[in-house]
Amino acid sequence: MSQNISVNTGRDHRNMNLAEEKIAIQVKNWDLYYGNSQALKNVTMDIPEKRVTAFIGPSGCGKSTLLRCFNRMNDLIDIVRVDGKMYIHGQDMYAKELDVAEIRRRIGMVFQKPNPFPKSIYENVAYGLRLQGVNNKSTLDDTVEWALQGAGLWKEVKDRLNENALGMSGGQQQRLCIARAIAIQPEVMLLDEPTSALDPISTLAIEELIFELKKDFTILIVTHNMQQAARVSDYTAFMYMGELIEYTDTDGLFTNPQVKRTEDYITGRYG
Ligand SMILES: Nc1ncnc2c1ncn2[C@@H]1O[C@H](COP(=O)(O)OP(=O)(O)OP(=O)(O)O)[C@@H](O)[C@H]1O
Repeated sequence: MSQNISVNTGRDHRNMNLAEEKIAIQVKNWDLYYGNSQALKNVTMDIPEKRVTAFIGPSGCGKSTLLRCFNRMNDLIDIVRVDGKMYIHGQDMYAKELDVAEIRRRIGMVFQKPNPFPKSIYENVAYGLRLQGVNNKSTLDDTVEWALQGAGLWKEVKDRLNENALGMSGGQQQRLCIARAIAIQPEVMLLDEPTSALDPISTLAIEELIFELKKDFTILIVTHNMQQAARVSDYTAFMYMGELIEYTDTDGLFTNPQVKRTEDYITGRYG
């Protein structure tokens, strides 16, 4: 394979080996159809615990569709039909008896566009806890502070917790959405192009945050930005037309892709 690849993987991802990882999520022969149109084709992969796994590929290849399968967001679309298996720590995520709300509690999601509620900063973070019936003020206070610290936002907002979240900058709003997601301590965080609406400085703050968060959470990120995938992820999955083409450690994928299609994509020959 040619080595004419200019993506700098930045961080030290060396010595990453999927075979040595503890696996959080297993995907087996996964298909997804929107009506008659197949958007995911026979996807099989193991997603490691407390690592960052990035999904890259050209527009329409199925990255967001796959991400949404991990917390059953696609259940909300009538025409969706799925086939195959997905397990979280060995538990069948699509079993009939499974409580979908519980899966969504364990697998949190942050979207492309920051979507804070039109409530105070404090109430945004406390929201998930209140839904779970937590009303004790000191528990709420402690958790809100912990989550805002975790999202790298505490210092900026500690004196304005009662102000409306919609008055924050876009980058702050996205970190607030991350704080809201981590407040209920999910096992897995799904990030769907979390920085595409942000300026470079806010993007950097979120990337630094992702690096910190993987100490506690398993993180899956969809990104259009290959440099970002290279910077933040430990493992990268390249998708093309609904298929998982190549999936390996991030350094390996960007410096020594094994499939020509991957190489063409990361060297900018198409996509
Ligand atoms: N709600 C839907 N109904 C019907 N088809 C859909 C729906 N959502 C996505 N698709 C189709 O599924 C395919 C995969 O789309 P998806 O959004 O998952 O791709 P993507 O790789 O995330 O793209 P992008 O990078 O542009 O966000 C596309 O052909 C898209 O048109």
